[in-house]
Amino acid sequence: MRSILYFIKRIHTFAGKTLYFNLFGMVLISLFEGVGIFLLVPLLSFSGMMDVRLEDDSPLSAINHLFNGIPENLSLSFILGLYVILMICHALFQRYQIILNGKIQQSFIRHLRDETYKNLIQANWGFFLKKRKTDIINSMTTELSRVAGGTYMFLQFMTSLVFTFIQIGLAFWLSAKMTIAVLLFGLALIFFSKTFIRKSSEIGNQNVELSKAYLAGITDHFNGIKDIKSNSLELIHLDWIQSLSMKMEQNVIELIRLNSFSKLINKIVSAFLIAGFVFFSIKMFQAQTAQLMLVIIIFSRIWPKVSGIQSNLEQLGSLIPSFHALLNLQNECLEAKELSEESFKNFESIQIKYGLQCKNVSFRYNQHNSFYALKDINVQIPSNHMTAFVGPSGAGKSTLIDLLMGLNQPEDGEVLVDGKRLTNENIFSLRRSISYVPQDPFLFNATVRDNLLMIEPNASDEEVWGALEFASAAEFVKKLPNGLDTLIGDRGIRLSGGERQRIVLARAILRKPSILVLDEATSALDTENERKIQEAIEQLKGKMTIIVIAHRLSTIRNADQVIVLDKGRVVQNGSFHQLALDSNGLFSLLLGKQSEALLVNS
Ligand SMILES: Nc1ncnc2c1ncn2[C@@H]1O[C@H](COP(=O)(O)OP(=O)(O)OP(=O)(O)O)[C@@H](O)[C@H]1O
Repeated sequence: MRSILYFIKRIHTFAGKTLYFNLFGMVLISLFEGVGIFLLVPLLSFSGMMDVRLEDDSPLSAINHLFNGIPENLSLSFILGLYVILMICHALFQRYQIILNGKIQQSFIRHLRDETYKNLIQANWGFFLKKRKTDIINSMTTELSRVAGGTYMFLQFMTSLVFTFIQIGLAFWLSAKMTIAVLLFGLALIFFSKTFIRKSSEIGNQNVELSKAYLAGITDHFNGIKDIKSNSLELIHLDWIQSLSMKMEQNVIELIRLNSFSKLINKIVSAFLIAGFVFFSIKMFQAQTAQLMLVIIIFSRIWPKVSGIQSNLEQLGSLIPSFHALLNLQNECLEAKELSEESFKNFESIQIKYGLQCKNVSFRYNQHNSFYALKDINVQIPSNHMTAFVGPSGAGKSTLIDLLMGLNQPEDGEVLVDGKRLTNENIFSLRRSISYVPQDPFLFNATVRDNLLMIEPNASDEEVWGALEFASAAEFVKKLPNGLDTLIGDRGIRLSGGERQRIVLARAILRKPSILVLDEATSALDTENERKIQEAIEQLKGKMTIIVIAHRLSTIRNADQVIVLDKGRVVQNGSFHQLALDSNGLFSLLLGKQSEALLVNS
């Protein structure tokens, strides 16, 4: 229940004034409907269909008196005309209210979507390292649409609630005793419904977990479809989906069972209620026919709404976990927030004069684990030179680059940019000055041109082609069906690995960065293209700071400095030739292995 109240509070904070407008509309609609029912008495009385005898002090006789001044031959038409006008007003207001509800629902969802996305995009890299990507996608899609459903449910719940209160008020006016009797039954039902709401919320929690597992699994499977096919793992994955689907099905059926059971109880209780109510009204309260008829009509209209309220509350209960999933995600993002939106815009790139430096840097991915990905790192990366990081897999090369780019912060020691400690103050200026080309280059499902301009929107066609030439990509881009305007598919899937790497390299160069970081950026290229790119990168020496991670050691032959990492520590540092001559060092061991491999393969 507390969660539902929190949800209501959030909608209230967001919609505020509009919500009260909406509430006012609901009151009017309920009043029109209520007054419409009251018109039944004079209608029946004037039409002669029913002999309506009323006591003078009863509220109904006051309504009847209103029509006394009207000539008898006109009164029927007058009442019917009034009824039509009331119903038209009712219908008009109802339409207005439906639109308003839609607006509140949609803008609340837009607000949640934008806010969550903004918080996500402003979270630091550490947050994304900890979080499963598919959990984020699940929150932004499935959970968000469940919250949209919940908002609609909430507005319906409000409508039913207002309607019920107004109708109860009218019934109270007609007969306080009869109304109190009905309300006592109603209260007992509301108390009883608490268990249902709690149970629904539990099922909702399971729903969130199941849809996270589903999305994560499906994404993994289709990302790895080549592995599945080539290793004939279809059956294992089919078993997985079947068992998860079964759980999802059972979960939903359990919710349906729960909702329908509470509806069943409601129906049975209502039958008893109506029978008991009519019995007591006639036997104990000596109700007048007209009064009894109206109270029955009113309550027969309220009752579905009351069970609607209960079912809304149950459904809200089952949707609240989705709302919580979104809020938790937002809170986690806020805890991991790097900088505000304004600050993001205000950073200018910097020109590195002297270089970057790591001073006694240590880093762990998990503070509860004794394993250090990097330990006591001391390195100097001079500006406008080429520095290469090498080492066996898992040595800590990518982790070190992430620290240099300010994506992760050292646990001990410091990263310096031109002698100044890397902090929130200069981290974004540094990143603006960097172009990073990762191992697995990312391209958007857009044209080649759009993918390039994303990083430098004002670049001219000449600059774009210049960057493509640099990355040895111009030739194949010209041959694409629409040249620069060719769509390259989801994640650049319509291009080969090497072609994708070359486009991403061109994109990096287009930015004219002060620091170019190449993390295994040419690993997918053939020897010919790799040689061309190496020559091009050679020409950049002296113009920008180049940091390279390379497995193929032949590619860093001309680096000014080679830093060898092993098990999170720097084990060697020097020029390629110096290190190659140190026959006891790890570098010559790695070099030897690669030469052997080359000989074996040739
Ligand atoms: N997100 C992470 N969470 C926990 N541990 C990590 C994470 N990323 C890397 N590690 C661990 O940190 C160590 C250094 O990893 P890193 O990716 O920096 O190595 P690398 O030298 O770049 O390896 P490779 O050449 O295979 O890319 C490894 O032991 C790795 O398992």
